[in-house]
Amino acid sequence: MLSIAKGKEIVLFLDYDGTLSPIVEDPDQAHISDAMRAAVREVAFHFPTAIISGRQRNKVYEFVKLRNVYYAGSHGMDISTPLGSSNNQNQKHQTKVIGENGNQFVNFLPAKEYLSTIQEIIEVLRENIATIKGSTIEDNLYCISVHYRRVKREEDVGILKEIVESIMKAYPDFQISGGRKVMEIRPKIKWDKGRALLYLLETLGFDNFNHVLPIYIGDDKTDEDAGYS
Ligand SMILES: O=P(O)(O)OC[C@H]1O[C@H](O[C@H]2O[C@H](CO)[C@@H](O)[C@H](O)[C@H]2O)[C@H](O)[C@@H](O)[C@@H]1O
Repeated sequence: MLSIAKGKEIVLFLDYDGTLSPIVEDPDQAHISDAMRAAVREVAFHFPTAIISGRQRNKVYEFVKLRNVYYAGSHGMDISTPLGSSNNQNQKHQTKVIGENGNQFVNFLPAKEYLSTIQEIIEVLRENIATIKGSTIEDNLYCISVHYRRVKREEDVGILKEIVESIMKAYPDFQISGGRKVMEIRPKIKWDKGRALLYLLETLGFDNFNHVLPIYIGDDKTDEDAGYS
């Protein structure tokens, strides 16, 4: 490992759930510990560090609350980088935004056109899975999580999956993937955590692989996309 890193700048990519926070029953309670936050803060002082999560980007920031880290939410479909740090600005899907403190950012939103359909799907899912006790839907902005960790009856998990799969037949532009007791629904676009990793490397000027060693740490199915990038 050390020999691979020799003479190279390490850029670190981290997943959130199950990597920086423990897996818990209630997704809203997946807090990062103070020790883990301190470790990430410290590591980010030494190496450029980004968190790429399936959750809404803002939610991840609310948990982590570190300013020296880059954030990508919705499985990489919502990436924010400071204006000026960017090497590939004025690309398709980029929007300039001004943050609370007047700082400017470039947000990359490749699934923006799906926002209203995603809201429609959430409504349809909510109506149809209300009877499955323990199931919940998490609005991840550019994607949706249907959780079944708290569904106690095993047969209900099967019924839930059938209902979701049947509803999603009406939305051929969307795909369902699996995760840790969750069904992840997202637009069928050529974008995933791996492409988000490459976008961040390029945008932040770390795309010369002779000099850069990206490291990705994750625990779930969607994290594997980063391995193929
Ligand atoms: O990419 P990640 O940051 O790993 O996000 C993937 C999904 O993680 C969350 O769900 C998982 O963690 C929950 C809290 O521990 C757990 O209750 C759930 O069963 C797990 O699937 C998050 O809630 C999802 O929105 C993310 O897509």
